[in-house]
Amino acid sequence: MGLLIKGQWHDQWYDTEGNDGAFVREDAQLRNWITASGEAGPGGKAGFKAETGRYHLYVSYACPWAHRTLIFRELKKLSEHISVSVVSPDMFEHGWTFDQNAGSSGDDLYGLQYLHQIYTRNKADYSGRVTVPVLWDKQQQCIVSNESSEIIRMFNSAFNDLTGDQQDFYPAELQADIDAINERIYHNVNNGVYKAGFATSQDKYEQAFEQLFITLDELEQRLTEQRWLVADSHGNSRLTEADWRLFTTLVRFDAVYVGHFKCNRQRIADYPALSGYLADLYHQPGVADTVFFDHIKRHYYASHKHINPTGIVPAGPQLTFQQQTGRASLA
Ligand SMILES: N[C@@H](CCC(=O)N[C@@H](CS)C(=O)NCC(=O)O)C(=O)O
Repeated sequence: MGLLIKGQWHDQWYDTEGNDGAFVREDAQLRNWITASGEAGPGGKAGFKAETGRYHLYVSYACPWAHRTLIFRELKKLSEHISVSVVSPDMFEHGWTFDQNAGSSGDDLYGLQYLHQIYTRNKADYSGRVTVPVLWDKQQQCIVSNESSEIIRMFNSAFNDLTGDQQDFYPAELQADIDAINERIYHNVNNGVYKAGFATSQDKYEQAFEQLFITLDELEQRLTEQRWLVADSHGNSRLTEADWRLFTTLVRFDAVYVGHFKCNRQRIADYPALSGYLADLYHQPGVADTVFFDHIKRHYYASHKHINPTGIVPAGPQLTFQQQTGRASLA
């Protein structure tokens, strides 16, 4: 685990000491947008037109942020249009690697050893963390974006003319509600589990833990009444990006965050509505094929040696949502 400073790799863990023991996630720096016409999107430069075969996604199967982009690639029928390379679940002194003996698919574009070499190929003197996902433009040989929340928005609409898929997970009339719930879930749940797990002081851990379970309790209540997080003006809930963003944390929760990140007040399996909701999302067409528990468990338990010094990966737990059915009876 480390970062680039002026293009040089440094093996260095997160600096929580500068923040009284709190984990503070860095903002993603590379924020261009693919658009249908190639005009600039909400941020960054113009020149990234949606085209078949032009873009490549670098992901980790372990990572919840990268997982969002894999789900949208699947749901929006982009598999034929956007290729993928998968890093190894192990993240040690070189950060994410393309070691095929350790579970990576290899770097299909350049045969590189490390993901940080993709970042320096984009900008030789790059400074910052080297994170997945990365969306790469094969034509201009540069990074389009390393921000998952924006990559899923691009996937949601930019390629519609090429794929013919018109599903909309961020419909105009629901955007304000989606943005509001995303914000709460991002801070308290998606990033909340990391704030609990990476805290190096008791009080920062407890603050994150408390906010996490307050929010999960609220979500449990909401999902007792409706099938998906956001409802339209007629009271019918709609499956949106907010659900997919929550899903990638929920699916890892009982296997990893309960034990490894000490988020152990209760499991998702102990919440009736949240566990039914998790099963519902897991069984949407194509989604189960994006979930790889071997990579998920191995990455967290083996790579974070300061949390789990032996690197032993637990054999359990048995997860029930894979057998459970959904909740189609709810509006
Ligand atoms: N804002 C980014 C965050 C991505 C992120 O933090 N990914 C983690 C993996 S779960 C990573 O690559 N971490 C490596 C590091 O921080 O050095 C996004 O949502 O795309």
